[in-house]
Amino acid sequence: MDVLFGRNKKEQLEPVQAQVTGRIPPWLQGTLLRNGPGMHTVGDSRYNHWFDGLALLHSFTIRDGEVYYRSKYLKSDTYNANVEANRIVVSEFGTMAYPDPCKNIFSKAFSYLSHTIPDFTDNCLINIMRCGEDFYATTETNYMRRINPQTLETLEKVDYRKYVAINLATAHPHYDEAGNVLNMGTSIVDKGRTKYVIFKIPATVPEANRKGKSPLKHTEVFCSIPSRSLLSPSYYHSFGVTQNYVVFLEQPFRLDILKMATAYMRGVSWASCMAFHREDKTHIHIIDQRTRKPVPTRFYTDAMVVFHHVNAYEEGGCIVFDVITYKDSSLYDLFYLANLNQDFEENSRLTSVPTLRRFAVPLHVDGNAEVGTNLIKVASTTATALKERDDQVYCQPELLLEGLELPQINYTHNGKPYRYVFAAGVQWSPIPTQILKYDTLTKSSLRWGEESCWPAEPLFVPAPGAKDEDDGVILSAIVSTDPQKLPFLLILDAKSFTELARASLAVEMHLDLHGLFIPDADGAARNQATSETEQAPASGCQGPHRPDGAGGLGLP
Ligand SMILES: CC1=C(/C=C/C(C)=C/C=C/C(C)=C/C=O)C(C)(C)CCC1
Ligand SMILES: [Fe+2]
Repeated sequence: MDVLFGRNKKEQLEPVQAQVTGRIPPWLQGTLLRNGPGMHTVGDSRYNHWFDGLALLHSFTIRDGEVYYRSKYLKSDTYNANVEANRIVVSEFGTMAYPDPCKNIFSKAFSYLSHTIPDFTDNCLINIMRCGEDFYATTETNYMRRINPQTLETLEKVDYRKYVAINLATAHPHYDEAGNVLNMGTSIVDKGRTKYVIFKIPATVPEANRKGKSPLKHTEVFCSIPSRSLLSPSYYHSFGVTQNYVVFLEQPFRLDILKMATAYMRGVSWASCMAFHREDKTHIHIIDQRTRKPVPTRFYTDAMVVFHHVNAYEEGGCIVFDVITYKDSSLYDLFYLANLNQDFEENSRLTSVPTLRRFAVPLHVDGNAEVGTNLIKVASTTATALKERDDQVYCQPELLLEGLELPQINYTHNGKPYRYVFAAGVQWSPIPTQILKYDTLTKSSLRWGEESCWPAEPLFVPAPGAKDEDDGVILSAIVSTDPQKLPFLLILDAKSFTELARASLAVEMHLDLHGLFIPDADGAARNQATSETEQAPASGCQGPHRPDGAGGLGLP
């Protein structure tokens, strides 16, 4: 397990060519760009949690049947400050750190008086976001770092707060067909009104306004939802969209703002300021994108924890949405590095199995319907929504499949009816041992797995001119714990789930979290793919979005 979690990974600064076996489809040209934690110790200090690790970007450039790999640490302010001090000096999710070495209670109290909640980290380790022609490494704080998607060089630090009043934001934005970004964040310190904010970042800026301006300057608040509790807003990792609605789950896994305000002084981590309240409900907010207002009916379900929304769509007067659910928040506890050691198998047993569930929410609630009536009339799901007194509707999901995480879909079907879920298969531990394709229609699944192989999130890339939803390939970076087996990029045929090719690399590859595929639409990336170019292009490597999706697909 040391190979997976313990060791700091070495950067691969120069592109290295992989050993390809099998045949990569000739149409598959572009760069798979991914993010995840790669360094968990600095000097003699160590992080407590896997999500604390310093962001290591890596990329697989696929060109004419060959694969080139490189990796680079995100040179965030956090990374630079840690390296300079030769110890951890910036707090992360599971580790509270102090810039000065005197950690006695008086100095902490003094620092506390000077800044209640210290500035959050810019160690953007979770995902990559595309915004117009720019690419950003993202996490869940108010910071992002622009990066050069070809060279993996770190560019400017972006503070969301300059554009929209939020302190936290998800690392799972949605994109519409034009590439506009829709994301959500939480405002915890804006005039005492804790709220969830849905905001839109345009993909492009009108020519007249451009003059080197980032589309971020044109960020627009779409809708704000007041938090049910001013001092303990929900924690959420993603949200869902349909063509006309947004689905937001205000779950009883909450941040305690008072605890956060005293965490620095008490020497405890941000993670310790989050708690699951199993006695509470999960409130389902449906926001109409046309009116920019929440649907007034009060929909709720039992207490649960959701990190990843899979997809959502409208059908027969309902919103159907699929999510990976847990019965509590124990997942985050399993990623403490103290558990991910030799006794990995014992320490990281899932106590709450990640389960794909389908919910259905009625868009029109018949005022005359009797209490207890199931308002769902769609035949395709057994999910129910029971009318209750006082304009409340209790939703009960349909269980689709157990043991999966890191879900992906063919993104052209995002917000629309769809059939296939691609995901990492998890068994006893939260670390995936398989990748799978689940057919929501036949309720059957196909799986890929290999001895001592630990796969990353599978990304779907559609074939040009694809007709079926699963016409394309699956890309997944596989880390191996067998010293005889090199890590590799796996390319599966998405229809049959059989291996088309693998590209093995003699590098130290890390287990990553999320990323995206940047297709070579115009060949711009191809010229730079294998040579170290330090300057970020003013306009990126992404070709224009094509309505058929072929130009801008593979987005997570
Ligand atoms: C630093 C920081 C945070 C970081 C959270 C992170 C880094 C979460 C990562 C989650 C992942 C990787 C989930 C995968 O399913 C919070 C709690 C938002 C709040 C305050 C500061
Ligand atoms: Fe995620």
